Amino acid sequence: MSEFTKTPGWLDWYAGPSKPRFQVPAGAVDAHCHVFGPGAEFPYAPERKYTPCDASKHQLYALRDHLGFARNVVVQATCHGADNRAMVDALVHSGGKARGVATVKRSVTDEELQAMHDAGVRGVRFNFVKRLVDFTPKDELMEIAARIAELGWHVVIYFEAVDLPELWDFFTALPTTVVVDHMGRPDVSKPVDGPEFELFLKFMRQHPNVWSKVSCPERLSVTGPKALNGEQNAYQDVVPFARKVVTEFPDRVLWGTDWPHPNLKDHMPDDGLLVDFIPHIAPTAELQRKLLVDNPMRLYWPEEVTQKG
Ligand SMILES: O=C(O)c1cc(C(=O)O)oc(=O)c1
Repeated sequence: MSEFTKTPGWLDWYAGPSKPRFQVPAGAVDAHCHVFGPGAEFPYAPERKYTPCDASKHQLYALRDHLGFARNVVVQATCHGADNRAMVDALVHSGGKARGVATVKRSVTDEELQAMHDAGVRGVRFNFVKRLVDFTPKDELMEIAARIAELGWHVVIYFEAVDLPELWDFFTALPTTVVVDHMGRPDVSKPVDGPEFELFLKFMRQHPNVWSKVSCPERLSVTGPKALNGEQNAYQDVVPFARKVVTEFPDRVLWGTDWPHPNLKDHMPDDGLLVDFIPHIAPTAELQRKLLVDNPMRLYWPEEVTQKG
C-alpha cells in the first residue's frame, strides 16, 4: 500500500486496452512513456505538482508486448522530480529494451551521470510547462546541456506553443540534438498554416538538430472523437498538424504512447486505439518505419544501427 493520495479527479490508465488493428513494424519503439513509482518503492518527489496512480515497469512492459512494440524510451515524469530511481530501475530491468531520459540538477556529479549512462539514459528533459514544474534558471540548464553533450546525450524540451517565441534563443543555442515533446503543444483549434504552428515549423526547418515527437493527440485534441469504444478515426483535429511534421521531417520524428498519460482531465484513451492513430499521421510504410524504428534506433540505440552506404 502506498501512502500517497492521488490528485483529486486523477484518471487512471486504461485497463484492458484493445489489440491495435494497425500492426507496427518489427522493432518498433514507443519513444515516450513514463513509469510512476510504485510510490511505496519509489516515493513521489516532495516538490511534485500532482500525485498520480502507480504505473510500474511491469505494467509498462506488459503494454509494450500487448501493443506489439519491441522497445521503450522511458521519460522521467515530473512527479518524480530529479529523483530518477524509478526510471533507471525500469531501464535496468528491461533486458536492454529500454533507454531513458532523465531530469537532473546542476548538482549532479559526473559519476551519477556516468551511472545513468551505463543504465541506458541518453538524454535530459528540460520542462517549461508551468503547471508541471517550477522555473529553473536558463544558465543552469545551459550548463547541464554542455555537460551531457560530452556523453553524446540529447535534450528533450517540453513547452507550450505560446511560449516558443520567448524560449527561441535558448532552444537554438543548445549544443545537442533537441527533441520537442508533443509537437510543442500546438493549439489545434488554430489553423495548421497559421502563424503559431508556422513558427514551430520554422524552428524545425532552420535547425536540423531539432526533432519532434508527434505524440499526445489525446492531450491536444479539442473536438475528438476520443480513442474509445473502437473509434478508428480518433482526434481528427490533430491529424493535419502531426501529418505535416511527419511528412516534412520524416527523419526527425518520434512517436510514443505517453502511457500512463499524466494529468488527462477529460478521458483516458484506449492505448490500442492510440496505435491505430499512427497510420493517419504516417500514411506510408516507409514513413511508419522511419517514425517507429529507424529514427528512435538512430537516437537511442545508435550502436545497433548498421551503417549504410
Ligand atoms: O502534459 C502533461 O501533463 C505531461 C506531464 C508529464 C510529466 O509530468 O512528466 O509528461 C508529459 O509528457 C506530459
